[in-house]
Amino acid sequence: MNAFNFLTPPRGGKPRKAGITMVLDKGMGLQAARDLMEISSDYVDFIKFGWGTLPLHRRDIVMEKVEMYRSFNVEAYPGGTLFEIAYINGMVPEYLEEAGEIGFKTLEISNGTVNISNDEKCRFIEMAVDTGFNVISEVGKKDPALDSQLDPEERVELVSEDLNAGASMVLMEARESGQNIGIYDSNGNVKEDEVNYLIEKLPSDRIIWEAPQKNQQVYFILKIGPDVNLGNIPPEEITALETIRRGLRGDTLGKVNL
Ligand SMILES: C=C(OP(=O)(O)O)C(=O)O
Ligand SMILES: O=S([O-])[O-]
Repeated sequence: MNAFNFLTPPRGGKPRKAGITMVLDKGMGLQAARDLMEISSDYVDFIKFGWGTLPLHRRDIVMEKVEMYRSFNVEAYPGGTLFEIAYINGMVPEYLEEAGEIGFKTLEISNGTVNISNDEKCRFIEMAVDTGFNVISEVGKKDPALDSQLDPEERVELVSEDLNAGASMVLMEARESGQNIGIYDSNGNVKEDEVNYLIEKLPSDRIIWEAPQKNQQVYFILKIGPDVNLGNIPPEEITALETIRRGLRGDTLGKVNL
């Protein structure tokens, strides 16, 4: 039983269909990650090994981490950038094989940095799904100058192409920083007009909003509700985010309904 459990409403448990939290792991050690899961795994659904961090870590430790996360019902997966690196090396089949051998069941397919047309990206989504992976795709560019050329109508179209190709969910790109990209301005503030349009047009249960900063998390929880899907959460913010979802922090106290 949790401490002071009578002071918080419950929230849907895992496996969740809504209120998904995706955390960014940029190289935590096995023990630190296990400690974190012991105290907060109930509040995490996916954990992404960020961008190209994986080839810098011992394979056996990565395998153990994937298994350890899964023992807490948390699915780990490699960042989309690693797929893009495999792509430019002409090694996507090898990438899929290694991912399977390491124990990943979910993959991220993106074209955030490397020039891959959305048609081609969709073929890789299909390929990964056919190979047996759950695919989360990502829409957006990591270079702010390129990303700003994507208007909201185009983003909606790209999301629907990815979903039609078999992606189970689509991430709205905001990188680790959450600044000057997608729906955030250079201070990390939400661009309301764009977000309103996207919220109206997109199937919210299939979207994960990357929201690394607290003000962004609060914004989406107040706007869409505590069951909004949020991603790129820093590991040290897992519990803090859950308090915001539950109205256990001043920003949302008395303002959320679970
Ligand atoms: C989160 C990032 O990359 P990826 O989605 O590839 O992990 C990033 O580069 O900030
Ligand atoms: O590399 S991804 O985040 O597009």
